[in-house]
Amino acid sequence: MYPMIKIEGVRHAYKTKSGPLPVLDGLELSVDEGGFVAVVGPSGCGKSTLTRLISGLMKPDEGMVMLHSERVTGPRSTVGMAFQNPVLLEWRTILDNILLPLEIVPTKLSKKEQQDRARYLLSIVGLEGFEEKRPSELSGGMRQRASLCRALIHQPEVLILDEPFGALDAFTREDLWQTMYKVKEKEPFTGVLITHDLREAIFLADQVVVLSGRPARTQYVLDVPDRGPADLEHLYTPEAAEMLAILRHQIEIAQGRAPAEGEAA
Ligand SMILES: Nc1ncnc2c1ncn2[C@@H]1O[C@H](COP(=O)(O)OP(=O)(O)OP(=O)(O)O)[C@@H](O)[C@H]1O
Repeated sequence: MYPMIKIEGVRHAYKTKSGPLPVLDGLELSVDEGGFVAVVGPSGCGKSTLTRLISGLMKPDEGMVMLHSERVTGPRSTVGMAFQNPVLLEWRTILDNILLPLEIVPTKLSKKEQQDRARYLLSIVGLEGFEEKRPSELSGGMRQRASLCRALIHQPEVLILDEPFGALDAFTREDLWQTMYKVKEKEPFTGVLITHDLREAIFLADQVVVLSGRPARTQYVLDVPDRGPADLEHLYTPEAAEMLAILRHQIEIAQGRAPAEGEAA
C-alpha cells in the first residue's frame, strides 16, 4: 500500500537558553494510506514534537517528513488536528466552531454545503441537535466530539490526535473510542494518535510505535491484527493481554526501568 506519511532519519533539537535540547534522534515512521498508527512513549520524549513535524508547523534539523510522497516544508491544510483541550470559542455556536477551519482553508463548498457537512459530522459523533448550543453547554466528552468534527470539516487526508481523550473519565473515553470507529468508517483518514493509554492504542490503531526516551528514536513497532467491528471485548482477549504486556515492557525499556534486549540486567 501507498505510504501516506513517511518519516526518515529525523533529528531535531530545540534551542533553549541552556543550549540545544535534542528531542528526536533518528525517528522512522511509515503510515499507509488509511492506516492508523498510535505513538506511545515516556512523558516528554518528543511525541507532540512529532505531530508538529507532520503538520508542517516545524521543520526538523535533519531528515525527511513526507506526506503523499511530497516533502513537508510548511503548514499543511490536508492535516486535521485534535488535542486534549478542545479550545472551542465560547462566543460561537457549536456549528460555527466546527465551520471555523473553512474560514482559513480554501473550500469549493457553498455556505449551505459547508453547514450541511458540519451537521452531517455532528450526526456521526452523536451530537445531532446541539448545533446551536455554546461550548459551555456541552460536557467534556461532547466538546471533544465537536472538536473531532472541527478537525474533519475540511476533509483532511491525515488526522492527528494528540491525547484527545486523556482528560475524559474512563466511560466517556471508551464511548469515544467506539465513536472513532464510526467516524473512520464514514470519513476515511490516515490517523496518528498520540496517547499514554496502551489499551486505547491497541483498540484504535493498527500499528503501535513505541518511542524511546528523549532524544526519541523508533524503539519498537507492534502490528495489531484486524479485529473487526468496534467491541470493547477485544481488550479482554488473551491476544490483547499479550500485546499490552509487550508494550508495557517496551515502555519500561524506554523509561530505563528495564534493560533492552541483549543488555545485561
Ligand atoms: N518550543 C520548545 N522549546 C524548547 N523545548 C521544547 C519546546 N517544545 C517542547 N520542548 C521540550 O521538548 C521535549 C519534548 O516535548 P514534547 O511535547 O514533544 O514531548 P511529549 O512526548 O509530547 O510529552 P508529554 O508526553 O509529556 O506530552 C520536552 O522536554 C519539552 O519540554
